[in-house]
Amino acid sequence: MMIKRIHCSLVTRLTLFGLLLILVSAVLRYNILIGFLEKEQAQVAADQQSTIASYLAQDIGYRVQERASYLERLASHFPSALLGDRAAMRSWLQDHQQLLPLFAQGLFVADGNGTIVVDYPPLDGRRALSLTNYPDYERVLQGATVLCPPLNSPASGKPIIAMLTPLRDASGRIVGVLGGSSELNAPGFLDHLQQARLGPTGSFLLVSPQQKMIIASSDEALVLTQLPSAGRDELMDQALAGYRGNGVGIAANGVNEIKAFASVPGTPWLVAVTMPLAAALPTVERTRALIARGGVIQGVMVVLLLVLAYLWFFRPLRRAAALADRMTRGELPLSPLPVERRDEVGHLTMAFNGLLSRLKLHQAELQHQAHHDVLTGLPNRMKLAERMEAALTHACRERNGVALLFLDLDGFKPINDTLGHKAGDLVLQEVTRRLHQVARHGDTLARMGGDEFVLLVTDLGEPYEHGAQVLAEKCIKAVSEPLHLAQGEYRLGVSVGIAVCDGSCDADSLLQAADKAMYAAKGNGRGCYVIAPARASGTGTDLSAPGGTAGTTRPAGSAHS
Ligand SMILES: Nc1nc2c(ncn2[C@@H]2O[C@H](COP(=O)(O)OP(=O)(O)OP(=O)(O)O)[C@@H](O)[C@H]2O)c(=O)[nH]1
Repeated sequence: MMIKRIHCSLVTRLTLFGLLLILVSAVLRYNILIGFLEKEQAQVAADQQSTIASYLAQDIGYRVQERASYLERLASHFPSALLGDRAAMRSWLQDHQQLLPLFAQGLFVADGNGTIVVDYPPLDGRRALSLTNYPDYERVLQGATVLCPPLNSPASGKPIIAMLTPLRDASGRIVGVLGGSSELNAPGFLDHLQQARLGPTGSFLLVSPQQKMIIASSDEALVLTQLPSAGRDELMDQALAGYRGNGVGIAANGVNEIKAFASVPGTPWLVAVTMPLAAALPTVERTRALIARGGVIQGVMVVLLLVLAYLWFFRPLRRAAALADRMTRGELPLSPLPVERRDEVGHLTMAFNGLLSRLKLHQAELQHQAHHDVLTGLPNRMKLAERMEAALTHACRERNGVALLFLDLDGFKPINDTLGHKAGDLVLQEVTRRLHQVARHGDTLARMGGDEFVLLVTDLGEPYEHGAQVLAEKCIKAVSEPLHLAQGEYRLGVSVGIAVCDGSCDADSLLQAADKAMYAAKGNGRGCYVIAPARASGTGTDLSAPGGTAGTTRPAGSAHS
């Protein structure tokens, strides 16, 4: 019962409705706001990454260019006379290396055949190496300064990069090669790239598009490794094909990343700055949590507010319902419900009260119809029974008498049959009016059905028969007065049976006695009254006992029309 009540309750429905509203609005807000924030923040992060990539590329370009220029300047100052003298060349290299150690692994000189003949600082395995294996060696012989592809040093085994520039004699003929090599992570070269961090998960890559190789990276493990094969990292593929800028794409490891690319000036390289999308959007994550938290708080608030609103707004309704329940159970009499406020609930209560008053009116009408005759409006047999009980009780208490006059019209049927039922009805109403005039205040005139009436007379003094006789005579006289109907003048009579009692008889016996006496009056020639022979003196006295053919019989004026 309780569960059903909660299930059907307005507050349950309102609460569920409120929660649904919050849920829908939270989902909408979540999608719209998060979508917007993701887009905006990703763009901001991508732009920032582009700036960083561009700065790094410029910086790396500058460092490479600085070394290339230095190497070219050295080459231009190299005394060609030293070429045959290895000790002098080493001394020359030492002086310049110590003066400006831009190449961390030192400087070296190769002869016209491309074989390294001297280096400083001396490195095991470097001398006697042939440069002719380098892909761009031919370009050096044509006069270009070349940035060699990075490789693991055959001498030290560390990732290095070398630069080569031609050495010329006084006539400008290329007679050798001056080179410098540096470890990639040497201080002042690309060490800053390897040490830099972009958040806990971001990374920097220096990429050689030709070799599809990572030259340097903030993740040391990636240095000199190959890029993922084509098709596994769409953005990187685009960058290798020449795209510079930024974007969001799925990396080879399946993570959605923001990537920004910038070309390193003076080199074929490019710098890539990458960061997982989720890590780049901390505000979005916080906003997600905020919306979820806000939704929960809103939900709790709405439930509380709805419960409070229910308690406050519907309190009069609950009171009214409780009162109506008690009225229905019969614990309270039917009465208007209190109207506490002029709101919708008040309106509903007023409407209920209006309905209630109409119901009571209708009930009263039904009650009246159940106890009264429709044609004459007189009390019917049922109502007479009630009045008789009351009259007998009253007579008992007041020690006075009650008389019952049973009246049956004489000659009504011919009028009814000849003039019609409608005229008969008018006659019955006229007879009612006349008998009413005869009856005293407090007496009850009832219609028993057909042309039978009963007059219940109370508060009779001794001898009771006397008062009843007087009334019977008045009734006979009143009924016998001419009836002026549309069809002409007619006359009726009435036969009256009288039964009296001191209040100790029962109502049925009194009625039966009067009825019997009325038949006696009919037998006596109609238009007269007969008093029932026995007079009640105790409960259950049979007033219609044998021997009562006729008590007192008196013709009362003309009885026939
Ligand atoms: N118009 C009309 N007639 C009714 C009504 N109720 C009964 N009657 C008629 O009243 C008549 C009563 O018949 P009786 O009592 O024999 O009439 P009567 O001519 O007075 O005869 P006695 O009583 O023997 O003197 C019948 O014809 C019924 O049809 C009514 O409500 N309206």
